[in-house]
Amino acid sequence: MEPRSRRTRSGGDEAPTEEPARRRIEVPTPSVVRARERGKVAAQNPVVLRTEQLTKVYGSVVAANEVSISVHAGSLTGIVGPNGAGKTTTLSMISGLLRPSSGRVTVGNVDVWADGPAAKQLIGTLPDRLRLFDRLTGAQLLYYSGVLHGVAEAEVAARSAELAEAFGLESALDRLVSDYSAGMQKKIALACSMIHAPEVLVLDEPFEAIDPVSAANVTEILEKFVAGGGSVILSSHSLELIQRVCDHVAIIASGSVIAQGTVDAVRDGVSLEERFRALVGEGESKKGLQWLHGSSDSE
Ligand SMILES: Nc1ncnc2c1ncn2[C@@H]1O[C@H](COP(=O)(O)OP(=O)(O)OP(=O)(O)O)[C@@H](O)[C@H]1O
Repeated sequence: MEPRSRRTRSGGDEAPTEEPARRRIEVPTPSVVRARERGKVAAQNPVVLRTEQLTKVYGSVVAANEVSISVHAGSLTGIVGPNGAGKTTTLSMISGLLRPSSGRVTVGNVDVWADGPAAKQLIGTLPDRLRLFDRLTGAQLLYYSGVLHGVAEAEVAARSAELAEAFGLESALDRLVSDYSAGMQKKIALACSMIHAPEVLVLDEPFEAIDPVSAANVTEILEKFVAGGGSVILSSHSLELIQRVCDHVAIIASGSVIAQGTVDAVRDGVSLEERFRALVGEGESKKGLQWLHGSSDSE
């Protein structure tokens, strides 16, 4: 198509001067801007998920120590902490997979540990260390995830197709899940966690093993979910991702919550990573490993 030329003032006898067509560039709103706006709104919403003094003790190890976290409706809340801090333990107790030593978890008015079946209708879970029924195809896994949550078969079929498209798994649905890559397994598990349209998603490391394009997709799916009134609590080791995508955050160290609130309140004018390092400790520079640092035994 010819580029559009501007008509001359003198009536058009002069040769028109060529000018490149002006295109309107759509600048998408970055996730971080949406997250900050959402944080202000969600903070005013009622709390849908609440843990009260949630504790898990393994012998002499206190894996979670009186963890009290609130997740507001419409919030994407991140949970961060060093290795072994108690993130998986906490998320597993929230989703009804690991019985607490003491404390309470409620979703809406449902006590997760007093009424498991009702809670599981409200919660969608992506557990740590995916243990999928991987001798099923992706389509079968979605089917059973849906019907076992009481979704009608026709609805499961429709939702499966939409989820497969959203996660880019359409061409893989008829293959065994055991043959999926790590990222594909994560995506089918995420899709399964959503098929019964839960109110709250509890996701342990949902972005782990997922490529950058798929991560952007997953972010978009989660943002749409919370925009529709759902709530998400997710763990990640990427503080940059949590700062960019989440509106609220809880920092856990040695089993205890040491900071929580909106991302802006917690980071308090510095990056979340700087705040995290200040709270959790930079870690003293370690001595040792001299043998690894280039000194030759023969010297
Ligand atoms: N089944 C278990 N038996 C004994 N100790 C356990 C068990 N599961 C977890 N722990 C301990 O509880 C603590 C918290 O573990 P958890 O897996 O919750 O940490 P995390 O924050 O998820 O760590 P990571 O970031 O490495 O995944 C750790 O000290 C861990 O060794």
